[in-house]
Amino acid sequence: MIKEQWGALQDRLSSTIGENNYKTWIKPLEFHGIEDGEVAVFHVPTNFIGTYVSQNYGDLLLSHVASLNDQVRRLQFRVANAPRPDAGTPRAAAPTPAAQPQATNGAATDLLPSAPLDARFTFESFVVGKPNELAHAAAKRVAEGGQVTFNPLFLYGGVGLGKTHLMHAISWELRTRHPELNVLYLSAEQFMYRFVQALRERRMMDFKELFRSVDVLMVDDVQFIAGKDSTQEEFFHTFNALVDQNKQIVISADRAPDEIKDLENRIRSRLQSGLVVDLHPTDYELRLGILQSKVDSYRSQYPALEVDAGILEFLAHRISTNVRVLEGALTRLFAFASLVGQPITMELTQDCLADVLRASDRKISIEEIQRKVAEHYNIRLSDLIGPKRVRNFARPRQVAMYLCKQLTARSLPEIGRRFGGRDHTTVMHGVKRIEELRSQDSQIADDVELLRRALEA
Ligand SMILES: Nc1ncnc2c1ncn2[C@@H]1O[C@H](COP(=O)(O)OP(=O)(O)OP(=O)(O)O)[C@@H](O)[C@H]1O
Repeated sequence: MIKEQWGALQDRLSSTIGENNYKTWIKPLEFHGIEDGEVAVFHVPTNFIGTYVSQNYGDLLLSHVASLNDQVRRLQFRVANAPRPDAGTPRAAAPTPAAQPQATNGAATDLLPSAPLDARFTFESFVVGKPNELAHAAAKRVAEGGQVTFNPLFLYGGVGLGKTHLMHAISWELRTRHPELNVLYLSAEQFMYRFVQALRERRMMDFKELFRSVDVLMVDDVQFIAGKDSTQEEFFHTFNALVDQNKQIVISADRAPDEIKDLENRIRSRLQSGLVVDLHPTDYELRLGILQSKVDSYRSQYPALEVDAGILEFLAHRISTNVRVLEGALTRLFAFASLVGQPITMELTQDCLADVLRASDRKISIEEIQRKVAEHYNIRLSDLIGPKRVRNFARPRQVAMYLCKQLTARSLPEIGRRFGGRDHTTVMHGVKRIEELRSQDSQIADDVELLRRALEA
């Protein structure tokens, strides 16, 4: 490609991306030449412009340039007079996958590509229930873009409860609604890796400039940086610089900020300064909803397979709170049934998922539940189990029965026997009552959730 062709190409780009974008981003580029037979090199006034163009127009530019010269595989944006980034390195060591233009586009940009997003992790595929409705609403709010109301949004929750799913969903939605925004999603581990890389290559200025130029920064699994002093320090500065510019930050972790050990206090308090929301362990209804939505998504893949509501209910009851395990079980069940060419019956389900069912058999005992509940309500164990029917004992007793039904595989008659020889209908009534109260009385809902967590911890 020669310089005149670049002029003509610029004109074409101007009509594709609009005059303003063209003036801001494409006009400042100066075509420098083709290097190594396949790299189209452009000079840019600042690294920031190089990064932005690479992230937002990289593919477009590459396809136009390649239409003029089909040898071109990559683009590189270099600040004029800056040394070649790979000067002195053997050719074979240079990254080349043409399918990942962002990662190979430029001198400084290799410090900043957003981590890949999973196409399945969207808001449409996220099932909302009581345990995650607040986190979902906050994520939706951030995904609308617009004015920053809480900064940062801090999402936390146990393993496999949908943190990453929500982060990706925010990122997808922002990219669709606001393609002009520079949205960067990465894990805390990747943040550290890029920081260390910048230090090693003496490119800290690039690193700082790049991270401070994003509009939305999303860092997954932030607990990873605990105890890593210089990474924390850099993260703190990045965080402050972005908040000062009123740029949105979204953070996820496996626990609340004040439960992350070895995290500097100033970072902890920064993380707490916006909106902190947690994803609670899934409840039965949410698990069932997720299973149903999964089954729907399997329709096209396995048109011949039907699954009874009873089997989904069984799985929602028996498999742990971790959605990943739940999804894995269903995937295995469908694959197995389709391979052996049999309908999905209860027998087949128990057979095929024997190990998962055994592993998630909660080892919580009735005694343990009774002890914890009595402690929680500050009553004596003998009163919890005993015959007195006063409200102060009766309600905690029902909570305990409910938890026994939910968290153990014990039958109603057996639970009745362990509660002072009560009839199974009394247990059933207690369980039903708590089920009702959970949606009407937030105190009971909180008590149950707290106890469940304490028991499952
Ligand atoms: N509410 C939900 N609706 C649909 N799918 C969900 C939901 N919650 C979790 N999942 C699915 O469960 C799996 C695990 O979720 P995800 O990876 O987001 O968990 P995580 O909280 O980030 O866990 P980890 O701490 O292990 O990183 C994913 O396949 C995700 O799509």
